Amino acid sequence: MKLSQLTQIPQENDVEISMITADSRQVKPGALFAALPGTLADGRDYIDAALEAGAAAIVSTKGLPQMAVPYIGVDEPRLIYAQMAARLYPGQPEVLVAMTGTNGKSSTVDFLRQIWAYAGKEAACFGTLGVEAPSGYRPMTHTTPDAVALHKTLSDLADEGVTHGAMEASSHGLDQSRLDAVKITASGFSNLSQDHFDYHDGMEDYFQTKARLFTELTPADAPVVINVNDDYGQRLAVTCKARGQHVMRVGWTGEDIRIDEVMPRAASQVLSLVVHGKRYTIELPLAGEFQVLNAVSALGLAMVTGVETDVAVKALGHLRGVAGRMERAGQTKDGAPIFVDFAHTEDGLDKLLRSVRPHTMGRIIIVFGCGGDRDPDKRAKMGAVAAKLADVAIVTDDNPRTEDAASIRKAVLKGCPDATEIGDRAAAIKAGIDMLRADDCLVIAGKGHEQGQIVGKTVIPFSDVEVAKAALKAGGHD
Ligand SMILES: CC(=O)N[C@H]1[C@@H](OP(=O)(O)OP(=O)(O)OC[C@H]2O[C@@H](n3ccc(=O)[nH]c3=O)[C@H](O)[C@@H]2O)O[C@H](CO)[C@@H](O)[C@@H]1O[C@H](C)C(=O)N[C@@H](C)C(=O)N[C@H](CCC(=O)O)C(=O)O
Ligand SMILES: Nc1ncnc2c1ncn2[C@@H]1O[C@H](COP(=O)(O)OP(=O)(O)OP(=O)(O)O)[C@@H](O)[C@H]1O
Ligand SMILES: N[C@H](CCC[C@H](N)C(=O)O)C(=O)O
Ligand SMILES: [Mg+2]
Repeated sequence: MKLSQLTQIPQENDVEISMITADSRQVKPGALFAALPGTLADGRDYIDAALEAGAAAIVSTKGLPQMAVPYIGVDEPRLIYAQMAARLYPGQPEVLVAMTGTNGKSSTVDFLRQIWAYAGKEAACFGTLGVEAPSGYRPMTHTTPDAVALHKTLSDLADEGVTHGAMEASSHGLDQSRLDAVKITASGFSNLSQDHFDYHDGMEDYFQTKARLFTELTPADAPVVINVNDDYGQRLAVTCKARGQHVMRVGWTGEDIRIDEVMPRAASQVLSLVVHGKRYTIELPLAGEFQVLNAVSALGLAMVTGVETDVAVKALGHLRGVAGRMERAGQTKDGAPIFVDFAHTEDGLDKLLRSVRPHTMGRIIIVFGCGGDRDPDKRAKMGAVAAKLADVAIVTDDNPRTEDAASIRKAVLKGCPDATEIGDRAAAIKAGIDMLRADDCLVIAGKGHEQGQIVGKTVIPFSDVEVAKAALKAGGHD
């Protein structure tokens, strides 16, 4: 594609562009290199490297010196980068839903994909867990990938015949304009609580970044589905209404989809829902209150994208759990279950432990830690939640990355001084299993579906589910 076509800016020296990238290390001859100032590095420092690798054009901030190849300086290089990606890969599923919030995005997009599929649509979802499509599964690097990877994914899905797509919109992705050129049919909001304060400047900044999805990226005539049991959700609903949007309110107090009653069974929950005034009773084959909230958000999103209410509610009775979200990894010979979950925030841990309680007659034992190079302020707060809501807490490592693992554990232990400290995650899981008595329950939180422990810059293969299964076997529980 010609540079002028790609940028929609007339060019004196129009050149053919073979690819776009924001990473100088990916540049091939004929590439357009977008030199973006970042959080760790500055892409503008890599312009020479990109030119040496054969870059045919540079897009960046304004005011850089003239170059040997066409240089386009703009106020918002990340925006034009996303727009160029959409021009290079123009296809996308006709119906595209974006889901945001601190917790529940991955679960909700997967549930929505399952409801659409139940209703006979060619459906896919993508985010933290990778891409799940009728053609199969493929991994992805980020919850919301960089604009080029994102539009390539959307275009591939459209080529494969996917008509309904659901994607996660992370706050980093929204802040960095990764999805600014996506055509959104409907958006959803789950909740907002503290996370990523290493990146965002407090709750209000975090909220405004998430709100961009609704106030800037979702068209004013597109429907939005909002969990109104959340204070920020209520604020957002008012803002969207003022924009003239069709707002579907869901949750325990949702005017459109109201959760009236939840009756927990051993591994399922019977829901009584009131949908636009009509009562439905359905058995959700999943445990945990937070799964109910995600299921009703997905129900709302299915309804606003054309699935009949009766069909969408029926689909809830067939939902399969999402990998690493209250996933049952096994049980001891006395029947005490082990759940693996991705709770990695104060609110996530709170919801998780409250979700497990109605299904547990004995003690709840929790094994958890906090990630390195991530919001340090959440560590003691997560510790305090574990101290309050679990009976036994074991603090262990969860992706220390470039930080000292013992210091991270120490910060967590400030919130739960009575907890046991076992740095080695496999040993911590084994210790948790050894403590289990009949009627108890072990919860392993923080890594969910993850397949590695990140120490320094190295990813050591590690799966909570696999480690728990191996420990159960070694302990003679299978
Ligand atoms: C904080 C953050 O989101 N950073 C992402 C962002 O980095 P950045 O733009 O700040 O990049 P940088 O490292 O400062 O470099 C600036 C620019 O120089 C370029 N560069 C750098 C080095 C070089 O040799 N040549 C070169 O061209 C980089 O490609 C980049 O364009 O853009 C990079 C390229 O796309 C991402 O790899 C990087 O993800 C880092 C690794 C990351 O861990 N991100 C996480 C926190 C993230 O985004 N997570 C969210 C979800 C979190 C959740 O699920 O809760 C996500 O959507 O995945
Ligand atoms: N609606 C919810 N409210 C509160 N906590 C939730 C909710 N849904 C999920 N959680 C908790 O958060 C964890 C992560 O859930 P999920 O992966 O669906 O969220 P996410 O928003 O995609 O997270 P990430 O930002 O890491 O991509 C779950 O394992 C669970 O412990
Ligand atoms: N995807 C999120 C959650 C990771 C959860 C936990 N395992 C950690 O490493 O902090 C992040 O990168 O912040
Ligand atoms: Mg996710």
